[in-house]
Amino acid sequence: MSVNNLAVQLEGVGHQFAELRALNQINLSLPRGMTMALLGHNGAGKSTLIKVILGLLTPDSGRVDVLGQRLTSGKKPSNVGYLPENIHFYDKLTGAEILRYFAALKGESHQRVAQLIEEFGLGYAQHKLVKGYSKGMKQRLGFAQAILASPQLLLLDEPTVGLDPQASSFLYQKVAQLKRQGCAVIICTHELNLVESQLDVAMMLGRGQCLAYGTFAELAKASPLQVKIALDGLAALLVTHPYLQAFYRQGALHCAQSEQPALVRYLTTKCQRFDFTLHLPGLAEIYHHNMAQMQHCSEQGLGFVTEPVLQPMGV
Ligand SMILES: Nc1ncnc2c1ncn2[C@@H]1O[C@H](COP(=O)(O)OP(=O)(O)OP(=O)(O)O)[C@@H](O)[C@H]1O
Repeated sequence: MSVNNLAVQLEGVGHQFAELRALNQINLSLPRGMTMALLGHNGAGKSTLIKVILGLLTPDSGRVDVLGQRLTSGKKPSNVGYLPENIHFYDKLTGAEILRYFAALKGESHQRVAQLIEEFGLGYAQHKLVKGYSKGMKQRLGFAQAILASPQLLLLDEPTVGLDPQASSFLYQKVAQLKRQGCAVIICTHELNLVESQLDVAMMLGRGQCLAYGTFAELAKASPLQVKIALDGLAALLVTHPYLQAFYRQGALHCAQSEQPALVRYLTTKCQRFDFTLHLPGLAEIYHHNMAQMQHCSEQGLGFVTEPVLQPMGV
């Protein structure tokens, strides 16, 4: 893939805080128009990585390119929007005043501010002091601020914490709209179930290292997690079709992902059963598996997984 098509390219990025290796050999090639979920336990290095991409922190090793610009010490990339975790505004200003302030900084018009206020459903509260805004309203304001200048890269740090389901769904609708316009989006979150259907790729960080990277299908395929097949009347079926017994556990059939096509074929052709439900490993299960594996390696003194399950695209 051409470098111009990449929103973010990281090569061998590392950073040390005193004794702590917060980031270690991070590689990433994120194309424009793609959404990446950045996942990891508390202290995994997610916010540190976001700061590196924003040019707020210069890593002590590696190369960082954002929207085709090489970030050298102190250089901030342009065309990047950012919604920090727990956003705070000067609360003696109104919502409209805050957005106009950011618009002035970013060279955007009052018309654009009015458009966003309307789009984000903040019209009724635009002249109220932010002090009186709810968490969801502040988050909408923060998100409007982040996309004010139509960024080509958007970084969202825990964007849905404290939001009700409707507000979260609104936020993800906006993300999808921005993606269609070619904006790349990085979402740092612990809300795995919410982000699962939104991501194109995910990076899982553990203690500063990339444990896994890829599309959801690639991550699922690379994990040894099994597929579960649930169907009614299984006890009787096991008697008439002993072949299935090897797959039986806790009231359902379980098989490796590679065995799934053959088992499904057996059920439909030999057993004439079509009324089963397939449960593929979800993002949360894949995540927990990777974290447990990291913990296990650590306890065994094997060191962490040093290579991601999949190589970042284009690297
Ligand atoms: N300025 C700093 N000085 C020293 N250590 C730091 C600094 N910033 C972060 N760290 C440490 O680096 C590690 C990674 O922190 P980071 O904030 O990137 O984690 P995170 O994955 O964002 O965690 P969380 O999910 O809790 O927000 C942590 O151990 C943290 O204590």
